[in-house]
Amino acid sequence: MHRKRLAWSLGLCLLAGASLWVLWVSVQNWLPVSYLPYYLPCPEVFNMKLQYKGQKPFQPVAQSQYPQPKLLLEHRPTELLTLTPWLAPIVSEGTFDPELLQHIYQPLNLTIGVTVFAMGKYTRFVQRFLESAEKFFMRGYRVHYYVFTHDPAAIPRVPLGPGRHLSVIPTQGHSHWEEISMRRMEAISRHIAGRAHGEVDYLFCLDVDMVFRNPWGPETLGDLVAAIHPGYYAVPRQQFPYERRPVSTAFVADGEGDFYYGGAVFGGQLARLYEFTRGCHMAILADKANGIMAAWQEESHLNRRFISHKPSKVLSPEYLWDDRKPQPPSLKLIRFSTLDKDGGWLRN
Ligand SMILES: CC(=O)N[C@H]1[C@@H](OP(=O)(O)OP(=O)(O)OC[C@H]2O[C@@H](n3ccc(=O)[nH]c3=O)[C@H](O)[C@@H]2O)O[C@H](CO)[C@H](O)[C@@H]1O
Ligand SMILES: [Mn+2]
Repeated sequence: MHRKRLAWSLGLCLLAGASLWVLWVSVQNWLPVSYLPYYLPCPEVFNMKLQYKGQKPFQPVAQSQYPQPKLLLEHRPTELLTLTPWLAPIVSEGTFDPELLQHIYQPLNLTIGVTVFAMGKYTRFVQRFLESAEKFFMRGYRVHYYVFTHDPAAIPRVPLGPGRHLSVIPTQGHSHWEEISMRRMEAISRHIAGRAHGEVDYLFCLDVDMVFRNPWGPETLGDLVAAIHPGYYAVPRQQFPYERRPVSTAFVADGEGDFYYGGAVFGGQLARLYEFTRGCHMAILADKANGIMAAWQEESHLNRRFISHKPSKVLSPEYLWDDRKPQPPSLKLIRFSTLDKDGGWLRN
């Protein structure tokens, strides 16, 4: 009698277990998949970790709505804001003492890296970019230029000052300029993990169709550095050309955003920049899996990310200007500027 009851209970337990398992499997099949699918083009990036044993940086994420910070001061529009609401300095002429910074940074023996992409017809910009950088970019510091190109033979041999190096990084070309521009996030993050983190202390990622016109020094160094886009420093955030379609991972709502940053200039300390470029690349991949390209390609993703991962230093449009615009009285100097290029011819 006793055994019979035991057998019954065991049987019931087994039955209950089996039905729970069946229920679990069917619920799993029925739930929508919300993570990144494994079949994305370069799955190994998901496993890449930077060999860096630093502390995880504190990263405040603003959830609340707050007023837009204005670069031009309301009652003195020829003067620029010097501090963001999250206490990051906004760098412009007059906000720093170059001599003092020189005394502080020179003994640190830093090496500053620069990534610059010259794909297709954009190889024609390299000479002017490098010559002007040799004149104005981080004068007196060790500098390592990394020129990414599909055509190493097209990179001119520009004479470099002492302590300054150039490496040509052979890179796969793409047929569309949007793809070339966007793929920079992937290439930079891979390059940091694979090489640059062992060679340089800070890295700047710059457009090649630009020229240095005035000194760019250690005042620009920081953990995570963004530059305000020359086209949008005086407009309300609702007019920023953010990606506005919620299906994109670069989506920004109307009431969000601080400054509109340019994709042509960003930089920082290597571990932070690695997380940053990798994050942008992941978001680009997620969009790709959903068949969508953000309004301004990687610039849209960069702007989305800078909202939740605030830059620790912001460069005024002195560091990212556009030659097609007249110099406004609020900018004392133009340090780095876009050349007036024939976009149609270049991109086709
Ligand atoms: C001033 C500024 O913030 N510029 C951004 C803007 O337009 P831009 O008009 O400045 O984009 P662009 O044509 O300069 O392309 C960005 C960069 O990608 C590289 N490249 C591009 C095409 C090509 O065929 N070969 C090549 O090498 C090159 O380094 C170039 O400087 O929007 C782009 C994305 O749409 C990027 O975010 C740029 O950084
Ligand atoms: Mn450009």
